[in-house]
Amino acid sequence: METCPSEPSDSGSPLKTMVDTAEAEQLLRQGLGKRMVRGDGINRSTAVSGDSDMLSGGIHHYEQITQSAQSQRLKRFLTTTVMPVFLLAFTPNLVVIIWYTVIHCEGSYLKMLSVFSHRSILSGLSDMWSLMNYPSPVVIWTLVIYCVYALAMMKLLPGENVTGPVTPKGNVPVYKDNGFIYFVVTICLFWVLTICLHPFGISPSILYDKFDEVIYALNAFSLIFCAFLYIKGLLTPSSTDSGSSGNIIFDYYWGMELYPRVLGFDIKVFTNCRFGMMVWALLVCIHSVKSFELYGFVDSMFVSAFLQIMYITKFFWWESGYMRTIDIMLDRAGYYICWGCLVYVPSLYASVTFYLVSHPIHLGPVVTTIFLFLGALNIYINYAADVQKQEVRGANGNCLIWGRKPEIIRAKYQLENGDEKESILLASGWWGLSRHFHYIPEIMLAFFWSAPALFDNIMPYSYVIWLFILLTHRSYRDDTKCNKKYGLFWHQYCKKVPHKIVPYLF
Ligand SMILES: NC(=O)C1=CN([C@@H]2O[C@H](COP(=O)(O)OP(=O)(O)OC[C@H]3O[C@@H](n4cnc5c(N)ncnc54)[C@H](OP(=O)(O)O)[C@@H]3O)[C@@H](O)[C@H]2O)C=CC1
Ligand SMILES: CC(C)CCC[C@@H](C)[C@H]1CC[C@H]2C3=CC=C4C[C@@H](O)CC[C@]4(C)[C@H]3CC[C@]12C
Repeated sequence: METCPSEPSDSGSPLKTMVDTAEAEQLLRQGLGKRMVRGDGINRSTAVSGDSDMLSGGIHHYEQITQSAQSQRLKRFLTTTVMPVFLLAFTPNLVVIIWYTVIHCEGSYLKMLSVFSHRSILSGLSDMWSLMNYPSPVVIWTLVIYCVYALAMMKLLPGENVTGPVTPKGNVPVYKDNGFIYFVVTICLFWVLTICLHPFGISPSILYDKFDEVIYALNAFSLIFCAFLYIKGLLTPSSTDSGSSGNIIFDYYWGMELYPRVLGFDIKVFTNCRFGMMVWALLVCIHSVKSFELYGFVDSMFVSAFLQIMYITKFFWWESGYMRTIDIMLDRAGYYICWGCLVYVPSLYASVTFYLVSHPIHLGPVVTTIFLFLGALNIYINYAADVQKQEVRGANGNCLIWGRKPEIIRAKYQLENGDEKESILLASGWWGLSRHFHYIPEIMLAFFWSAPALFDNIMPYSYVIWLFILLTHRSYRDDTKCNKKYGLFWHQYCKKVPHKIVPYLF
């Protein structure tokens, strides 16, 4: 699940909040003392009993405050240490579990769980790991060559310079907007190479067969890479949007820098877009090739792959918009985002077509058409909502939303350095239905590319289930973030649009 223990969001590190708790406790003690002294002086002439009432009331109040400070400290400990430790220990195993379920348990989580029936969780997991092969040179070289290619293309491909949103420290990151062209070039190159190498018996489907090695290599690389990012953030941060929380575990998990750059390469553009999203698309193509090699054309694979590629194409088309989302504005470059995009996205996000390779299902033309239509419709709605927000802001509110003048709130907010800024909150169109209406089509579109696997197993719905949890949690996170940022203006928006995701319900 997505976690933001400290909501370091606008203020930066969780340290501030941890210190705040202690400071608040001290201030409250002082404040209480003052009130008691004042109470002494003021009430003496009016009510003698008032003093003792105040004293006992004060002590009671003080106990309550101490208790709440303690529970806050406990909560902070859970979210900044226990949760990260759990995720660091569990998530590398999770991707192995996914692989093991598909390859060794016919895609059944029930069969997979039987591994743990007569032994401890640790020995069950170690059995799964023992089935994984160490990365062979072909896998290592493929990954290295892909990374070098992706980095080179980041520099070489043309693209306008676009700016990200102003960061809490007042920095304005600049990105080269060449994601879409990179996506098109890479997909074309993939198919050209696949066709040209076919006569020599070389197929990209080798990466399906050796996916255990891929996971191994990605896990190992990412863990080291995140350590590198931690040290880099400590010694040579790229911008003032960085800092330590004082808790090394949390810093490793959450990251030190908002947008680190190494040799001029933006790390998040690389991990999230050029690696995570692109490798997801390539894996879908690889799974389709493998399925074709095994059975020829399979309509369920076609529906799932087509919808996923359509969704990823949309992502790259809108990449500069993505650079204005929570992942970029709020989440630092640590294990959560970097391991997530380097390992979790390739393993979980591409898991439906991974499953379909060993479960060829014939849907027939009617079901195929319905799934394709509904999936594409939801991709369109999700995209339309993302773009609507961007357009209103781009046009400074001078545009039409669903044929009408948009309802907007001009929300003022302050940067950490005290500078005042203004932003537009759209309260009509998709953004007038609920505050995150676009999460509904996001979940639905994922459902329609998973449903071709039909309903024999839960496994192909792992991504939909994950998305449901992630987006529900994200709707809270975003509310907290916007509340902190816009204060009363956000309240005004919430009054107009009272529901988080589902209109009239939630
Ligand atoms: N497949 C996946 O794993 C996931 C996919 N997604 C998808 O990514 C896309 C981006 O989602 P997400 O990152 O959650 O961000 P959102 O698109 O929900 O954007 C949130 C930000 O938009 C601004 N905002 C909020 N309300 C309004 C409004 N009414 N008018 C104008 N601006 C507003 C705020 O930023 P500001 O500070 O600029 O005001 C807020 O922080 C979506 O399509 C989502 O479905 C998201 C998460 C996971
Ligand atoms: C530590 C892990 C268990 C959690 C890792 C989570 C991340 C991999 C994901 C968290 C948010 C995800 C994304 C947000 C928005 C996106 C836009 C969408 O159009 C495409 C997908 C994505 C980039 C998506 C990718 C995975 C996350 C970063």
